[in-house]
Amino acid sequence: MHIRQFLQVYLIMGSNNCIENPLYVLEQALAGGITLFQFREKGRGAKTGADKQKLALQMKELCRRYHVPFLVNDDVDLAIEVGADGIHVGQEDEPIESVRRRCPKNFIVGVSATNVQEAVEAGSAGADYIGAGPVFVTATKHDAKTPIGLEGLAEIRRLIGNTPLVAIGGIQEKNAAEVIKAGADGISVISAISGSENALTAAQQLKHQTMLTE
Ligand SMILES: Cc1ncc(COP(=O)(O)OP(=O)(O)O)c(N)n1
Ligand SMILES: Cc1ncsc1CCOP(=O)(O)O
Ligand SMILES: [Mg+2]
Repeated sequence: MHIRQFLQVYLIMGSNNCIENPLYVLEQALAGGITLFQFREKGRGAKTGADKQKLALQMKELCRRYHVPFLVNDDVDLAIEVGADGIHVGQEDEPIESVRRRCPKNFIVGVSATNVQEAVEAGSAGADYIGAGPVFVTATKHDAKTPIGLEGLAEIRRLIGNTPLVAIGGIQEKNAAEVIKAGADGISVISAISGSENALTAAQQLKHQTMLTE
């Protein structure tokens, strides 16, 4: 499968985002049809060291069972250590050139963009996909930039050619279809799944929305 297809419903999550056990939430989301997962262990009380590595390995094994690629946020060393399928880095993280030098050849490397210029540069630098946003207001990332809106997303789509594109930030069931219409190949969400009462149905409903415009 090509990375573009894996972007359809991309769950990002760490233990801080979950009301319930993160492994339970992840398994529910996998059963509900998420197509890609990013382990993002951040914020107050986030696991570090051996505890973080243990959770990463458990999550990777769960993802393997569902044939869903497992990516790590920011932490390139951890991604290599646990044998992840890839890494996601932002504008303030390790540069893609350096990531490529020390990761396995077939590693998926995703790069964040908060505007057109960053998106074009990430595409030229060889990102496997671009995570563009925030598209809408989000309460999940405290240092998020100003939302780019659907217009900003559509402009990025126009200017990055064929590079796979996933939208992020404030995406929920009610706006997911619009995001796909604006040109994203998929949606990435944190709270819409990990903060929901039922991660399985939340994933199913989001997936359904991404298919409405096909
Ligand atoms: C798919 C995807 N897109 C964007 C981001 C944000 O990355 P970054 O700007 O580095 O912020 P943090 O997530 O590290 O706080 C992402 N993680 N995933
Ligand atoms: C990690 C990240 N990067 C840009 S917005 C965001 C948070 C997305 O979380 P939510 O889906 O809950 O708005
Ligand atoms: Mg980052």
